Amino acid sequence: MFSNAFTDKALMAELVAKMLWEIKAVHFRADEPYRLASGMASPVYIDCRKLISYPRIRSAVMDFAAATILREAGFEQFDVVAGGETAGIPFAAMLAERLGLPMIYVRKAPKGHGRNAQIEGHMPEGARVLVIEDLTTAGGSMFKFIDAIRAAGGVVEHGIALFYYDIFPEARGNMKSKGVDLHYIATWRNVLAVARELALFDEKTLNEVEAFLNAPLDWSGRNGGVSALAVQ
Ligand SMILES: O=P(O)(O)OC[C@H]1O[C@H](OP(=O)(O)OP(=O)(O)O)[C@H](O)[C@@H]1O
Ligand SMILES: O=C(O)c1cc(=O)[nH]c(=O)[nH]1
Repeated sequence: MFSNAFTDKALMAELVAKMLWEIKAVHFRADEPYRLASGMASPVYIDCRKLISYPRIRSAVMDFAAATILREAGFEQFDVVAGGETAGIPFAAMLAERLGLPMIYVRKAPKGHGRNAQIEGHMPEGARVLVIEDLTTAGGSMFKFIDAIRAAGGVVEHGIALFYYDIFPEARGNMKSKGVDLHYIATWRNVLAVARELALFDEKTLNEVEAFLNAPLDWSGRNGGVSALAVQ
């Protein structure tokens, strides 16, 4: 079960940002941009998948996720925890364990053979489902998982991303308009604050990262990625 110590929100954000740096999950590559799930080109990439390989870190992060959800959504609001393929799946397993709830996972698309299922595991009709992702950038992936759960009869009013880019002002609004509250532990603001405090990026790199985060679609368009997000 979860820890009953409810760590302060700002401290959880700072600690997760420090963990991401400690395990070298924060990447910068402006000359050969990363391609993101949304089709954007980006000079930065955060690999939250690495969290699962560090037992002390993953345990603390899952305590933080449980505390965030219990504090912001409530203690008795969910029947099932759902992980999004692939990176959300291990975190869903750990969070479901923490909260004493059943777990399911959602494929990006129906499997294509066998039962052709998109949702794996048992989801009772009308179940209140908490969706968890390792990371949310523009929100398209979270939306796809939520749409699939709703189409299969589940009720989704909350999603949690361990890390949220928080660079598209409209992303949280989009979620809200679809009836979903997006919860998260840390954002780029926290990661950059740690970088500054511990001098982990030189000044030039910091400026470039900030230029991207302040105008991501312009940066993307100039570097071979999409310059507008698909309508969600
Ligand atoms: O908010 P978005 O703009 O949709 O981007 C975030 C998505 O990108 C990553 O998944 P990815 O598609 O790389 O697949 P994976 O989980 O299988 O690694 C991440 O796990 C989110 O699902
Ligand atoms: O938007 C994405 O696809 C994305 C960004 C990022 O920093 N890390 C990741 O795993 N995916």
